[in-house]
Amino acid sequence: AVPGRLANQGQGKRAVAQPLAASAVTEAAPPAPVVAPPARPVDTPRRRGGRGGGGELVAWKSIRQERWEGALEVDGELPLWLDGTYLRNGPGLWNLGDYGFRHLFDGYATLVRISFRRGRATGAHRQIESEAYKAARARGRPLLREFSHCPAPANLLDRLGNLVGLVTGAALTDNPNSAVLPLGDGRVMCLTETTKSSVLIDPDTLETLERFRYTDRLGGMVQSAHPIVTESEFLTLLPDLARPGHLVVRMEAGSNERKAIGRVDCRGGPAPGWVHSFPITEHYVVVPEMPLRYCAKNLLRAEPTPLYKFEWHLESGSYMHVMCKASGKIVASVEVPPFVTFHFINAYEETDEEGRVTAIIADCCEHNANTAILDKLRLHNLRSSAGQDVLPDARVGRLRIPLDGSPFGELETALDPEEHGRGMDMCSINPAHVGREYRYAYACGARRPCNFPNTLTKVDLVEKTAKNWHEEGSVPSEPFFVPRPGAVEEDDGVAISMVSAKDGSGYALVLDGKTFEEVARAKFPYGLPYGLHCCWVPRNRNSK
Ligand SMILES: CC1=C(/C=C/C(C)=C/C=C/C(C)=C/C=C/C=C(C)/C=C/C=O)C(C)(C)CCC1
Ligand SMILES: [Fe+2]
Repeated sequence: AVPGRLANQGQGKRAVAQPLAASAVTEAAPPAPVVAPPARPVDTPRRRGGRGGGGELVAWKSIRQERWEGALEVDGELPLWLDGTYLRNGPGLWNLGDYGFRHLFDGYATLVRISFRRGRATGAHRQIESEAYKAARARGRPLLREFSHCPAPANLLDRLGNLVGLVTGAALTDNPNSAVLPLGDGRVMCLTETTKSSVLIDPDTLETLERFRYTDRLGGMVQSAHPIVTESEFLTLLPDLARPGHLVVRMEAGSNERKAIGRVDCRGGPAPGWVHSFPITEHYVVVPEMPLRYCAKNLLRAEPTPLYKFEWHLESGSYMHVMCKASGKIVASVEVPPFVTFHFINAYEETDEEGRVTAIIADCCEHNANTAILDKLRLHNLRSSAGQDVLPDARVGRLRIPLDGSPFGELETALDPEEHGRGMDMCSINPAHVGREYRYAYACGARRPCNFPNTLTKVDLVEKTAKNWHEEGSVPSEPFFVPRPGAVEEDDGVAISMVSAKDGSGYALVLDGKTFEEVARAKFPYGLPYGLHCCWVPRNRNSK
């Protein structure tokens, strides 16, 4: 990375890369070449966004420039073994001219990169050039259906067009603002829940390369936002809204062709449960079916409903299904107490003394079977309720799915939620433990009063305790665990989180995986909006 490169700044020679004026984005020329490096990457902190203007935190303000890259100032000592690139994806742009999105999840995808090498750090951000984003920039308003946004039909013809667009998928967004993951073959994918949102990006330049085209005929307009990717495969779920169920699919590393492993028929409700993520174990894929279900009717509406494209069907029951990865056979399908989760933490196989698998344990960030969190994540709420204790409670929910044919599973709280302030979401674990027994999870928790998760927490599921990091007024994003190469202990590594601070600044925080103490922070010269999910690309998988 070239130090201090600034792009799409408009005319100013030393324009500040800060998330303030939404109009700066719409006024910006189409993706400009990266301009010559200024002596200093950006202006001084005097110009930082902070709580200026509407008294809002920088976390909930749109990013201003298309892109920036430069050297980062480091406080503390970055471990010399930390050699690679941290990438974060998320909805960083909610405003276009006079238009403002309503919900956190609507925003256009902004990628953030921090590359670590020999104790130094360089950083960058860049907008993902989805068709939805380009069209919205050209027209000054969104044209496609986002998480909550539904473009209003102007007339009957529009209405008909909308209907056709929904049947064909053309009306749905391709804005890939949720996850970023390195595929087994070295390509890096960003995506959200519409199948057409899968896109390949360059982890060095953050350039949008091309849409990821699935070459199979499996179809499906929606997918899980969190495929499970290993060096050899990519596993995901394709919800079937017409015949309620899920197709469990596998794609080999290096291929663009998904192949069906099997199908799970839903047990209850008029539609499949919303599957934002799902867990796997060594031999099984776990398919959740919660009472919060997709709703085709809501998809067609011109106005958002209280639960957006979803509906709450408590009467339909909640279920967990387990499919054998090798055969596609369903080995368990049990009813469980109602639950609401977006992010599974991990799952593993429980065995008896003879080594026989007796049950599947699946842990998730569970919102006490309450969908209220979705409403709290409306931007107006986030911007207006800072300091109020309105964040709904969440916990580590532990589901136990017996494999002995019994019809019921269990759901319990894995540790006292007071340990993490009754906030729990945006989690990561040591990747070597995915699908296997594990002890530690890193996530965002809460220090009350708060309206959004405002701590980083390391949860010990054996001792049933948590260690918490907090800085008043800061909004940290998902702490992503990076193991130290050669490490033996599960928590030997660091957790990296991007923090949007109260004073409008932004930095990558590196916490020791064991002690959860701060090791270093790499400071951006401007504040960044909140972001969702991250990944780590080690140097040897990187081109430079
Ligand atoms: C646009 C359409 C859809 C899109 C769905 C999307 C973009 C879903 C994204 C969901 C995310 C980012 C969920 C994250 C949850 C995080 C939480 C609860 C964090 C809590 C913190 O405490 C469909 C709905 C797929 C339908 C088609 C149209
Ligand atoms: Fe997610």
